[in-house]
Amino acid sequence: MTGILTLNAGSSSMKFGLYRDAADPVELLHGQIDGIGTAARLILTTSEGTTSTKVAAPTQADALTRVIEALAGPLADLTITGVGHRIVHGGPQFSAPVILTQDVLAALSDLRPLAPLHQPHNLAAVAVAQQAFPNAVQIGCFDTAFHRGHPWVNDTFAIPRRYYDAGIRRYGFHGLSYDYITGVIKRDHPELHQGRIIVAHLGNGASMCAIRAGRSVGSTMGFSALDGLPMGTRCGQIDPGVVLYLIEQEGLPPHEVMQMLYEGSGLLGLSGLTSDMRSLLASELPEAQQAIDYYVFRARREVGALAAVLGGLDALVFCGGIGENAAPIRERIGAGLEFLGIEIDLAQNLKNAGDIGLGQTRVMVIPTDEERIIARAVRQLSANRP
Ligand SMILES: Nc1ncnc2c1ncn2[C@@H]1O[C@H](COP(=O)(O)OP(=O)(O)O)[C@@H](O)[C@H]1O
Ligand SMILES: CC(=O)OP(=O)(O)O
Ligand SMILES: [Mg+2]
Repeated sequence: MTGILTLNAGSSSMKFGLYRDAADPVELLHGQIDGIGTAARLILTTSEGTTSTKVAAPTQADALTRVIEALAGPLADLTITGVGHRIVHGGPQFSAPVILTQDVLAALSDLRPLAPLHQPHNLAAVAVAQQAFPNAVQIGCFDTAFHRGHPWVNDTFAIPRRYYDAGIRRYGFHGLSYDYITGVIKRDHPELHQGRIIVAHLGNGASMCAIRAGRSVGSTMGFSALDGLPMGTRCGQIDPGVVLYLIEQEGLPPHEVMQMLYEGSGLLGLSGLTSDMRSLLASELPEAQQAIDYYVFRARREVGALAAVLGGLDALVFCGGIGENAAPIRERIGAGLEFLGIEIDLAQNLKNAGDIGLGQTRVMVIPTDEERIIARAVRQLSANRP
């Protein structure tokens, strides 16, 4: 039997899926290693249930080795013909999945400074997978691709034009997730597919996307995965004057500013406690509550902004670890959005699934599945290979 492996290497997690090769790949198992570098755990879900075990994974490369070890049993009956990778940044050049040749990998390596928490890990996973599966085709799927058709006004910054031509643009991310959610809406809610939808992907990284008739017309994330909503450790929208001030007046070296904005800000920076929404919700400390207040405030503000981009709203969809599991956060975001026809059904909201709205605008929770989009792309590209 032939199979497809998908790898989604994040800043502190490595998600993976194993599929039987078929016109629509059939999932055999999925899992993740989270807490890489701190307290790594392997969570594996098969048809027999879910297991969670502590593993030694100080680095992403170790995590991938642990994944391959964990797959030894299932891989005994399976020949991997394609490995699909989530690559966070595709720059202006890549707007569809590609076979990862040496030239493509070199171009993607140049984009590392644009996504320092992700791109290096994504590319390291490709190198390990090439060694482990030398006969498989390696395919890259880009978080930025879904947004490449953005209208120009949503693609540019108001800085001198030459920078746009040099690739300094508002790319947008989480595109694999938005692609998946758009597909679910088309399949399960066809009446909404032509409509105006905001998808809120609220995970450790977080963004929102304005979608009209199945296409991205705006996103809260921009050039890097820093912009827009506050995240676990990233700042979200910030006045660029703050960055200049820190460098010019406070004398902070740029790499320290970078580390602060990517790894020491967001929920962690505001609370001083943790980047983990579960822990913040469980905490009674005022700093934890204030971090949540800011998170909710910015999320509501971005829904308002994207609704204006769309000229109204037919549905708001929540996904990602927080979007799918944190009922109090959805309730609080919705509570300020009655003017957009949003009313959260408190009882339905606690179920973390399906329709959770009572108002004129649909509100839904849809679990996302970036891995499935990757597996489909691998299947399609492999099928079209000469
Ligand atoms: N039951 C829950 N309640 C609140 N937050 C949750 C829950 N489950 C997961 N989360 C939050 O989801 C976030 C991680 O989201 P996830 O999409 O898995 O991250 P990543 O971007 O790394 O893929 C963390 O902040 C975590 O606390
Ligand atoms: C782009 C991004 O923020 O990804 P993640 O949510 O995996 O951190
Ligand atoms: Mg994510």
